Amino acid sequence: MIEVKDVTKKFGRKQVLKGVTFTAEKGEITCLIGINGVGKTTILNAIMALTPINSGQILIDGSAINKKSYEKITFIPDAITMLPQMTIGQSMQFMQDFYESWNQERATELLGFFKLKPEEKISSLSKGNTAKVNLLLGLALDVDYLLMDEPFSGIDIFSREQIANVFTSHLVEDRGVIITTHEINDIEHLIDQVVLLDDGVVVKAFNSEEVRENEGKSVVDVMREVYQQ
Ligand SMILES: Nc1ncnc2c1ncn2[C@@H]1O[C@H](COP(=O)(O)OP(=O)(O)OP(=O)(O)O)[C@@H](O)[C@H]1O
Repeated sequence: MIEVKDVTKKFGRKQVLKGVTFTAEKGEITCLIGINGVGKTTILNAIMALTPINSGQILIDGSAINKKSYEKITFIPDAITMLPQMTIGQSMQFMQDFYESWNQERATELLGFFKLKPEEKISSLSKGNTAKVNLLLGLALDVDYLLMDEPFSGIDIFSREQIANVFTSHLVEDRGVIITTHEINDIEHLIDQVVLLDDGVVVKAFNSEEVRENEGKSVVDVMREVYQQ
């Protein structure tokens, strides 16, 4: 389990996180939702200890992030980090050389799943295919937790559908996933836990299935109640 406890973060004089608390379980997809600039990426960076926090605590399976936890968690940023002149195949090779947790079998399966060609250059990929390669490089690692920053942002409907399908496949398996988004519409059915952020805090956290069953409300219904009051 990932536990984010009362985390605060300031950039200069700007207080971005004012005491953020939520948990994300293994085997579930947790979605951080909030408008641009609310601090979603900052939270993912804080979980990875890529940015220092001012106060609060973040635990991964009960421990503060350390060398060992980097073997069980990966961060898939919203832009690809591979060099543009590399091919998809070379990017995969780079990851294999660099990470012990690289799972070549899963990587090959993901290549087929996303219908990507290893000889294609990163620089010549469409936005949708770039997002898929980015996801492939993260999902092919044998880690327990995957953090994904806006995996659906700015890409066409068909790529979005294909990416959505990977979440319900065995390729994600029983891992814990945290994704960020500011638009929920076509991924609502994938999400287990929803964390709504506003003005530096969690304004509501809920299980989407429970709210649907008990209150007959969709995630968008709840978002309307929270954000438009
Ligand atoms: N390194 C930094 N230095 C100064 N300010 C920063 C830095 N990183 C983020 N911020 C500010 O912190 C706030 C939150 O940024 P963050 O990227 O976490 O938001 P977000 O919710 O992920 O937004 P988006 O949906 O646009 O990606 C923004 O106002 C941003 O300008």
